[in-house]
Amino acid sequence: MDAMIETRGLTRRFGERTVVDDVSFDVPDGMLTGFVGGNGAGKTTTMRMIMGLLGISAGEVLWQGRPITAADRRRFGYMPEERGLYPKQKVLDQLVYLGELSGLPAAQARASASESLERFGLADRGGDRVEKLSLGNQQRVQIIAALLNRPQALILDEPFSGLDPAAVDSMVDLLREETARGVPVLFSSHQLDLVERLCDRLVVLRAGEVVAQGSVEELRARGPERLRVVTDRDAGWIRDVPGVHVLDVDGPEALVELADHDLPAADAVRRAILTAGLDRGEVRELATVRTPLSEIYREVTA
Ligand SMILES: Nc1ncnc2c1ncn2[C@@H]1O[C@H](COP(=O)(O)OP(=O)(O)OP(=O)(O)O)[C@@H](O)[C@H]1O
Repeated sequence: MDAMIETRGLTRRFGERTVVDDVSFDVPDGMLTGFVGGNGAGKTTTMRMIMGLLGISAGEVLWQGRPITAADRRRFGYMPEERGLYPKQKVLDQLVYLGELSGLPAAQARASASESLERFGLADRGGDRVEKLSLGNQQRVQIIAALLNRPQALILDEPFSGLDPAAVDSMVDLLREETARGVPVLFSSHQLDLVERLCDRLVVLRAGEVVAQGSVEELRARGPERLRVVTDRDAGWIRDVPGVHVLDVDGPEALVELADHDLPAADAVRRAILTAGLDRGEVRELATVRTPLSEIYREVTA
């Protein structure tokens, strides 16, 4: 796995406060990496340091294994948290201007912007002032701006916030196209269901520190295994099976966690549940349940 963007010991202090503290993670080539953490965890600060918009107190950012340069960053697409569009300027003019800032010749910027507007269903809005667009459409314009120069990496701060489901889907398609052509993408989000559905990897920040990183599956595997048990009568007996932590019993159904997720201990507990259940009647279901990301998140940030 090529790690295209790497942060190594990245640290940012504001006066006495350290808001990003020794943060090291990878954003690999061709992958969507989700960046999650509560309000004030330090996501925006980290992204701004990656983009060179904020000074680094300690640590470094690497691009393809060497310290990143200003020229590298010019070929990155960035969507800032504060959406930096000019309300009074016309949409297409604005995109051409931003395209030129990122190094494109005007004609090419215009062609690329028109094509993207078309794709996002905004072809007829190019002549409108930005302020006339809904917030979701302004956000589409912002992502178009970040993609104009065929960036070699994407750093997106909350690209999904405020988008309706259809716009989320277009954004998802777009990001997948970018990763398919090998671009590393880092995006922050508070929408964990979306992050779970979308990202290949995840970096979890809490109070300025990385508390977990890896695929959702890897994070899930670090926690206890969950089982759903369905019997033909009250499942309260499951409380007495050693090695089982009961989350919920509702009549014949139970949701439990295995205290020990290492094989063969977990296998033994699963067998014990089955045996105890069959001793009392039928066992209609005994299945592993995928722990939702929201709960994994709660555990790692607790
Ligand atoms: N210029 C600044 N001066 C002082 N403190 C700052 C500055 N910028 C950010 N901070 C502080 O750094 C911390 C991290 O903020 P940051 O915006 O990076 O968090 P975040 O994870 O992006 O949060 P959110 O999800 O709310 O956007 C916050 O406590 C914030 O108040």
